[in-house]
Amino acid sequence: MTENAIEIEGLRKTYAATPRTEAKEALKGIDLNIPRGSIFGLLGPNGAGKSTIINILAGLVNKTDGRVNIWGFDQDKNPRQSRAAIGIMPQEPNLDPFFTPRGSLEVQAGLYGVPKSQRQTKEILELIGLTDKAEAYARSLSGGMRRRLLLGKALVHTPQILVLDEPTAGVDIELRNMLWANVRRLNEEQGMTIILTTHYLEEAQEMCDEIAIINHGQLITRDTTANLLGRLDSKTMVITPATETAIPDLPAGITATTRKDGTLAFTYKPRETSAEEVLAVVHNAGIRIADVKTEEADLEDVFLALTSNK
Ligand SMILES: Nc1ncnc2c1ncn2[C@@H]1O[C@H](COP(=O)(O)OP(=O)(O)OP(=O)(O)O)[C@@H](O)[C@H]1O
Repeated sequence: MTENAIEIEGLRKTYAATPRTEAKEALKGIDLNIPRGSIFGLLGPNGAGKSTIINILAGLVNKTDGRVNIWGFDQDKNPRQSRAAIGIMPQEPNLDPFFTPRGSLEVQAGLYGVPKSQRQTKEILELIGLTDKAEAYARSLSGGMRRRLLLGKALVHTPQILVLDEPTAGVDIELRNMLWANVRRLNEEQGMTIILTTHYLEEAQEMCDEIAIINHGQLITRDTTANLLGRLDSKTMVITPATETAIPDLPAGITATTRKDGTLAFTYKPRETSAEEVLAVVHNAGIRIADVKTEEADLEDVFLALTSNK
């Protein structure tokens, strides 16, 4: 049995030309394995191909070429089993306005062939915090409640893999926190593999064990979040001088700029230069320090470094 929740090999997708649009090669041969039990982030700028990958996983878009294996099942040979292993929370709320949350969950469970005795409707309503809205029409639910209901619908067949497509785009902080708390719980308590796409790098940094960066239909990189951040090997020490000061003479390996607020920002590579050496430069120049802080590279820096000029 493979250790991967998802195995993607040589995945290609070309959307056919229409009278109004040219053919579009959205995926140009993607190889990607996603380990079981991970929280995995799929990052990329608009139009990179993230939704295309997710829609192929969901069985909503037909691939042009390549192999997709979901939870050990080849998508082409075992379409039913591979679909059953995955639950998708889509970007757009696609709820029937005349269904209640309980009704929506029951219908969805029916679509997946979950027998009545095995349905988890009550537990799911509780998980998504909609127990007291169970009988309300979907059209009377707030935007946040609808999003939660979408998460619930993705869970009716207790999939091993949960895919969240831009789950927190445009949602408020309270709902975002609730969604993440739920997702973490599903991952920790049930070992559910979580795959998410997000534009918010901070969110990916905070949530994901591993990250794949996609651009123009190609995989740019895939690594643990910690390694990705480590790759930049850059740190900045920001010194607030006690009195206004110019930048002192600097040894090789340290660069500095004066920021608008009068602080001095020293940038160095921690693998080559220690914080102590930076402080010694400041000290030897006779600069008195009122305050000091350090800034680490974040995912945004990595992302820009990898996707610019490509
Ligand atoms: N149904 C379609 N027909 C033709 N072209 C499409 C179709 N769907 C997507 N595309 C094109 O394929 C490319 C990849 O789109 P995709 O939606 O997968 O990107 P994305 O990374 O999910 O972007 P976003 O973050 O904006 O959702 C884009 O150039 C897009 O215009």
